[in-house]
Order: sequence, then structure tokens, then C-alpha cells
Amino acid sequence: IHQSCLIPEQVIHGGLADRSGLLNMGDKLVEVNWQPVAGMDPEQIIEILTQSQGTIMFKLVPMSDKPVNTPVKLYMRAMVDYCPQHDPAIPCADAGVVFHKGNVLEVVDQTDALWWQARKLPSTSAFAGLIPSAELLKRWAEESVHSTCITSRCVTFFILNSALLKRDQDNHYPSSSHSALTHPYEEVVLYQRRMQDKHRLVVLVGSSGVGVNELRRRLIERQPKIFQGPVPHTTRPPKSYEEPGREYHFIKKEQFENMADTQRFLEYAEYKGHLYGTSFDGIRDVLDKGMICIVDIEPHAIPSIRTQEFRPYIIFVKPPSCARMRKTRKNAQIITNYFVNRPFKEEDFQEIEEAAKKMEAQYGHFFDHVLVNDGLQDSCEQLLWVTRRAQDDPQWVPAAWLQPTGQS
Ligand SMILES: Nc1ncnc2c1ncn2[C@@H]1O[C@H](COP(=O)(O)OP(=O)(O)OP(=O)(O)O)[C@@H](O)[C@H]1O
Repeated sequence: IHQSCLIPEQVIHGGLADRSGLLNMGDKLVEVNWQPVAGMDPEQIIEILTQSQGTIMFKLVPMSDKPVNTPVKLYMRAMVDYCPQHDPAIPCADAGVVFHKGNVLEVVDQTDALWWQARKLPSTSAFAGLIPSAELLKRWAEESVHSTCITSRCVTFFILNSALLKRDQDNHYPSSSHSALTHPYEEVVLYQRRMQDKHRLVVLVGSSGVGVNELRRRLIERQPKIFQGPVPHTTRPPKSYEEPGREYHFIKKEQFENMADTQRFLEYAEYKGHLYGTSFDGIRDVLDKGMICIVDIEPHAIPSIRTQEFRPYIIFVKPPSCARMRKTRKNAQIITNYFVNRPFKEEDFQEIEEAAKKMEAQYGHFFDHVLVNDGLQDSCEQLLWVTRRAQDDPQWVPAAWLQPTGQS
């Protein structure tokens, strides 16, 4: 309710007032149970309402120009977490919707500049609730960049991300936290791949040692006619049993550097004095054959592959608890920074868990699926099922990916 003239600013979609069709935004409330309320505070009116029993009568002066009802139905993926119970700014915390990054929200009303109405999907409820508008979230994000004081949990998230933004700007690489700050919601649509469409790129990310490479290798080994990884490029000379274009594309250093300068690599790195890289063309080669391309990448490369062309389905490989890792990795070997294999140690499990937590906090809004790599057999089955579903079932994807001439 707008304080000075007692005009409802929001009528909750699916709520009693909305379903009655008798109360509209902009109507003036003049009496409650025959008691004049003009000039009263909203709290005083709430007091009258809580003390009333049975039927409650409202006398309203309808607004002269009834709003033309043009219902919007937009779907938005939340790129941030939000908790109305910790938000001192929300007009009514009980009417707020709790959401986490990655949740899809059906936005039913954007009339108010600050507070939208939405349902969190999947939802069976007719009721919508309040969520902060994109503008409001951006404003909070900007304020928190300059703020040193944490006043509520709802704002804490932004302070955390602002720190990341600062660090990423210093590092000059594309930042996911940057996109969450400037685009707290991403419009999404349901995408059903047609038979003639290329497969979606399957992307695995996870903390080092969690088993990303092992899972990718096993998937390809299991169904080599369906899954393939891109053939990487390298500047090292071929070994006797290697064939150019099969294990690697063997190229000269200048050629490699030229490809790197012209952004033709999704990722590249140096190892023992030689350069290795995964090219975008390598991914295209697999997809053009009608196969499913599966890559494992560092999470900071996600923004550069998240394009209309590749429509990636991003799977986060998450570690189970340290106790479970201790059991399942009893006989496994970890490849250390020095590229030697040795049994897992207790510190490895803790490092894997810590790194996974950070990755999820920073990039979680990009994940389409979270796969807990507990038992290897089960994880492989799950991965197979998830990658099939990613290709065959309708999925929420950024609306920009389906625009005919749109950019990703
Ligand atoms: N679920 C699992 N149960 C038991 N062992 C596993 C499981 N997943 C992976 N491993 C083993 O853990 C070790 C590390 O796995 P992998 O090499 O795939 O790690 P990674 O995530 O690719 O990390 P990096 O990028 O550092 O190589 C391997 O020896 C692998 O066989």
C-alpha cells in the first residue's frame, strides 16, 4: 500500500484480491468495515484487519482509467541468490519468493519498477510472490561495490561477488560474477532440439582431481560412435604411434601462437615446454559429424563457450563428502601438479571440496546439472542419462540463443 493516499501498489497474482477481480492497482481505499481510513498509516489498517472477524468490507474509489490487462509471462533464470526473510527492503517478507542461482522464475508482473511478481518453477501454486526487479538488484550490487558494511544477509552475496568482480577485472579475463552483477536475471525459453539441429555441446567442469577427465574418458569409451572429444592442437612432435589429426593436430609454434592471438582456442596451456590447446574448430568438427562433443574445461572458459552456436549443457562434477571420497578413492591415484601419480591424501580431499565450493559459488548460475561423483559406476550411468536428456528433452536455455539473427 502506498502510504499517503492508501492506494494498493501491488495485487498479488493468484491471490484472493486478484481472483475476486474487485481490487486493482491504483484504486483508493477509503473505508474498512465502515471505518474511514483516509490518512491512516498502512500499519493502522493492518491492525484493523487483524482484529476483524468474518467478512471484511472495503470501500474503494476505483481508479478512473483501469489498467489494460496485458499479462506478461517471462521466464528468467536467477543468476543470484535471494532471501526475502533477510531483506529489510521488501514491502512484505511473507509475500517474497526465496530463490537460488540457477532457479527458473516465471515472472508474471513487471509493472512495478522495484518489485516484480513471480513463481519459482516448478510450481503448482496459483500464487505469485514478490522478487526484486533487475534494476533493484543492480542498484544493490552497485551500492555494495562501494560498501564496506554488511547490513543483511540478502546483501552479503553482492559484497562477496563485488570482491570477485574486482579481482577478475584486475586479471582481465571474462568474469561470471561480472555478468551476475550486471545481469542478475537471464531471460530463458524452453528449447527442444529438433532432429536436424546439431547436438548441444556437453561441458564438464569440476575441481582438479574430482574425476572430470575420468568420466569424460569412460563416456567416450562406452559409446565411441556417439560421443567424441575435440582433437587438441599441440606444438610437440608426434610419437611413433600417433597419427596427425587423430590424437593431436601437430602444428608449429608460430601457427599455434597465431591461433591463440586470433581467439581460435577455447583453452590452451603450456606443459613441459610445449603448447596444447582445444580449438573451437575442433569442437565444430565433432558436431558436424552428427556426434555429441564432450569437453572438460576450466570454469573461467564457460562464458566464451556459452554461445548460440554451441548451446552448451554444463555439468558440474561435484565431490561427495570427504568421508565418501576416502572410501571410493581408496585405490585411486591422483595426478599432482608435478605430473606424478600417487595415492590420494587427506589434504587432497579437503582441497577438492574447498575448490568445488568456490567454483559453485562463483559459477553455479551457469550449471545445468550437478553430478555428485561418488561411486564411479553410478556416476557414469548418471552422466550417460543426463547427456541424453540434454539432447532429447526440452531444456531452459538463454532466450538469446533462439533469436534468428540474435547474438549469443
Ligand atoms: N568416482 C570415483 N571413484 C574412484 N576414483 C575416481 C572416481 N572418479 C575419479 N576417480 C579417480 O581419481 C583420479 C583423478 O581423476 P581425474 O584424473 O579424472 O581428475 P580430474 O578431475 O580430471 O582432475 P585433473 O584435471 O587435475 O586431472 C583418477 O585416478 C580417477 O580414476
